[in-house]
Amino acid sequence: MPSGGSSSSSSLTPQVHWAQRHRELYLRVELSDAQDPDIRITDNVLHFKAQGHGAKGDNVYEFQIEFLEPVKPQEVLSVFQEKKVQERRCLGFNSVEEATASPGPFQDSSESKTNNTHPRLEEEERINRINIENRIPKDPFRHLKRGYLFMYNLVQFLGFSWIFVNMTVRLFMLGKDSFFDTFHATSDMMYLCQTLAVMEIVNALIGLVRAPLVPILLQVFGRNFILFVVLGGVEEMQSKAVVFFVFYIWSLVEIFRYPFYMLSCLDIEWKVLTWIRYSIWIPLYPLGILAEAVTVIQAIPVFSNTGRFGLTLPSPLGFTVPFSLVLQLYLVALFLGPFVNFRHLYKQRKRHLGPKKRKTH
Ligand SMILES: CCCCCCCCCCCCC[C@@H](O)CC(=O)SCCNC(=O)CCNC(=O)[C@H](O)C(C)(C)COP(=O)(O)OP(=O)(O)OC[C@H]1O[C@@H](n2cnc3c(N)ncnc32)[C@H](O)[C@@H]1OP(=O)(O)O
Repeated sequence: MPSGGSSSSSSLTPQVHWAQRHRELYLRVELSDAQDPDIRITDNVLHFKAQGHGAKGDNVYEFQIEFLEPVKPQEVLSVFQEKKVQERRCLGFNSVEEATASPGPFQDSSESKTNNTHPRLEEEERINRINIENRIPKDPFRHLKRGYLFMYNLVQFLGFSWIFVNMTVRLFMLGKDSFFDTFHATSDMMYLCQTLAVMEIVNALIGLVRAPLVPILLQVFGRNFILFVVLGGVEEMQSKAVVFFVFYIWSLVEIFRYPFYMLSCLDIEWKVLTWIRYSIWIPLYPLGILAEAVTVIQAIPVFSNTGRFGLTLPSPLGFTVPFSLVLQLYLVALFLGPFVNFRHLYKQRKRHLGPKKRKTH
């Protein structure tokens, strides 16, 4: 590890950025138009001297850095580069402590010009990435957080897969008859999954995931209103065929969304899955809204007849607000609310599937 640097009185010290990852050291010297830089390693000290344009104009710039760990000069791998940064050229190189790379002097800038630009660009990106990584303080709980998120996503994936497979098998075995007892066959698992889904609000609230709160609130409360109140509240609603479509669409979306999150917890991206996660909502969201709207429309007369969940206001008002009125208002919200989520999912789709922006210096 470098311990610091010094320079002779006649020369200036350039700005030097330092980064380290495992056995690799990266040094970036803020100097443009450097003429014949003299770079040597003697007695475990790196000597740098060059005429160039630095923070104090055209001058001779010089520094030495002593490595705390032994570095054998002949085993120091040098990648000496020129980099255009905002129309100024900077010098950068890396070294490997105790490396087994073949011996060789530092390449000078003219040599590096003849190199294929791709490895150089890659190397620059790597240095930048490491610089950024080194500046961001590491969260000591990140493994715990990821572990929790992974487990949460796994449980949801298994739950929704169970619902989806159960419904598919029953559809093949019973045909259309399976539509009418979907609720009885799968509601326990759906209750469990949708109760757990409340954790998605908590996750966003405590900053465990970088997701805006409003779409999640609409999603979780919207679904849970249908499941726990509209379907769970009156038995008559539970044997409607529309339940099949609502549950099938919900579970179909989730068997792709949760594995996508599981992989993202492991920093793995599977392009096909990313594409499905950010595309499947395009046909399924409108279909899901339609199925939920049909459910609410069918529920209005049922709740009117039973008077269930009617809210009697205290005197002097003293009248009862029928739940069917709440359902009618919900129907309006059901056509407005999804636009927030469409917009959010469309933006996320563009971010994940759109053309990648390259940083230009
Ligand atoms: C308050 C009362 C309101 C009552 C009013 C009711 C109005 C009703 C209107 C709405 C009704 C909704 C009806 C709904 O039931 C319809 C259907 O579901 S139909 C079926 C189709 N549906 C879908 O396709 C939606 C599926 N659901 C979602 O996509 C999410 O729930 C949604 C909130 C819409 C979006 O999710 P999110 O905001 O999390 O976006 P991302 O997935 O892109 O995630 C953002 C970043 O966070 C990371 N993340 C998120 N969650 C996790 C996790 N569990 N584990 C790990 N990482 C997670 C994710 O990776 C993203 O990171 P990055 O951007 O860095 O990639």
